[in-house]
Amino acid sequence: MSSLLVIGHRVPFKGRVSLALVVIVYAASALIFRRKPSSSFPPLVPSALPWVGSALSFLSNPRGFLARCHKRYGPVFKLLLGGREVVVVSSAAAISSIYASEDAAPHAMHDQIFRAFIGRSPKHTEFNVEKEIFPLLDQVFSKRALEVLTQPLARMVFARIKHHTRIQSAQLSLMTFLAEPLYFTVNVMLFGNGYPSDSFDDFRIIDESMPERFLGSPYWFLPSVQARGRLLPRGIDYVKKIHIPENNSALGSDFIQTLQSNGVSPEEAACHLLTFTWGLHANTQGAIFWLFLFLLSDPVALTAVRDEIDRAIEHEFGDLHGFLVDANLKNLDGPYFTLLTSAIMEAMRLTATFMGIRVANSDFELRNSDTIISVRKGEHLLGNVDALHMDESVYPNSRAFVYDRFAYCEGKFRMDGKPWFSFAAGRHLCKGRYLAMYELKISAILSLYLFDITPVGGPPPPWWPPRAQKANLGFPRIENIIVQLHPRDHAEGR
Ligand code: HEM
Repeated sequence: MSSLLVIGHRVPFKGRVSLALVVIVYAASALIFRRKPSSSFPPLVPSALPWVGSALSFLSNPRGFLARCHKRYGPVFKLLLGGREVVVVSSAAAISSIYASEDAAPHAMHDQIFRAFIGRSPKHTEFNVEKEIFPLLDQVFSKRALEVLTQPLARMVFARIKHHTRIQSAQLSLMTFLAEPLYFTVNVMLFGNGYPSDSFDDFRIIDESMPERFLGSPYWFLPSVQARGRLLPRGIDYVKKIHIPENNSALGSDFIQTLQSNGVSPEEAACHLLTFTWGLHANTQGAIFWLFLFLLSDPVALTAVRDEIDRAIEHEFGDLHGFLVDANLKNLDGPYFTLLTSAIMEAMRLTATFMGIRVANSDFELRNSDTIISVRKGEHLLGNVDALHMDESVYPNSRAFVYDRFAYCEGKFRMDGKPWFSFAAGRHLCKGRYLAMYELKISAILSLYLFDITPVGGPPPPWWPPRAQKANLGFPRIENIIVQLHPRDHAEGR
């Protein structure tokens, strides 16, 4: 552009030739790339710190910071985050096309989680998780395979919580009450009896430190290092004994064999498996925890969802025993649990709004409402799912938990054109979505049917929106909540 500004001055002949050339080249490129935005688009969010850019504001409160930028700069803007410019988009079309695109790959997600969970980089092998392990996940987590695999899950979860029905009243951590039975049973189901499935407390300690580990911020590392020190040798032991026939597992042996046939040592294979278990459990734990926080703060929602569960168990399944036998994927994904499904989707609409940063592996064009953004190879991209889930024109009263907002789905987990990205979309649609929905429903049904659950210490504080935003890696983190459990009349002494 600056070359064209010299046109009004006297220019020597040689200069005039080169100027003409510049004009021709400029005109030609303007024609070829006529949809290319000017360099001021997308606008770059200003920041005082060179290289670091907006990283501190972004990491300390990603939602709040993105919301402020969205308000100020509109639906497309750029952030400088630790030396890289990240293009942030907020329309459903743009976010869908990032998820769908072959050109925008998640940036070595497994390796990053490995580094955070294990505390070092994976050792170099030819092995690529997405290429080798994802096809296995597609098989094991397909709806059809899960129909069979999850048959005993409701009974196993019940076996894990029924001792609470024999005690008049108990106080315990809400997270442990909801998530431990799922952690244990899903591990047994996928990895067999040889897996250290009783490691919930260590898993939680490590998970608590994951955002700081992932983002490289300071944290109190000793408890999580000790927890990992206990978990890792047990994982290695499991891998070494994987060939024992009693270790019959739906995923564990294939997972380990795939790694070992790619030259990965047993120690390293155990690290990959433990990294995978973080993805398997952490988000489901966040989802069930937040579902209950919303229900416990909303008596109308709690009563409506519980009434639906009582009705279904007593009228459709006969009794709890009938439910435990028939709690298959199909029966839970249907009209008996319309309000429960809606409440889960609504809790996730508000809290599961994360997307990993993508890297463009070639030049391509991204459609964002009525603009086209030219993305260049190597550029980073981020979908602002939160902005979309909070769009008042799509979700009126968008900041509130409206438990029956998705009741039109009639129990099925479906979007009907609504922008709902809690399980991602397109080719990166979450591979564990059917399992996660099933786990969430089993846990909610059994907990609400069997127990009255009240937060200890009087009426609950407003948990939503979380006041002190901690850095998070997925669901918003808040302090643990202690609840009082009372077995309901039909549950006592089971
Ligand atoms: C409520 C629980 C869960 C939520 C909210 C959730 C959400 C998501 C989201 C948003 C993504 C896309 C991330 C991105 O590409 O940036 C994703 C991907 C993925 N999820 Fe989940 N997830 C959940 C449970 C699970 C479970 C139980 C598994 C079981 C293994 C799982 C396995 C995966 C895998 C393998 C991917 C990568 C897919 C790909 O890149 O093609 N997720 N999940």
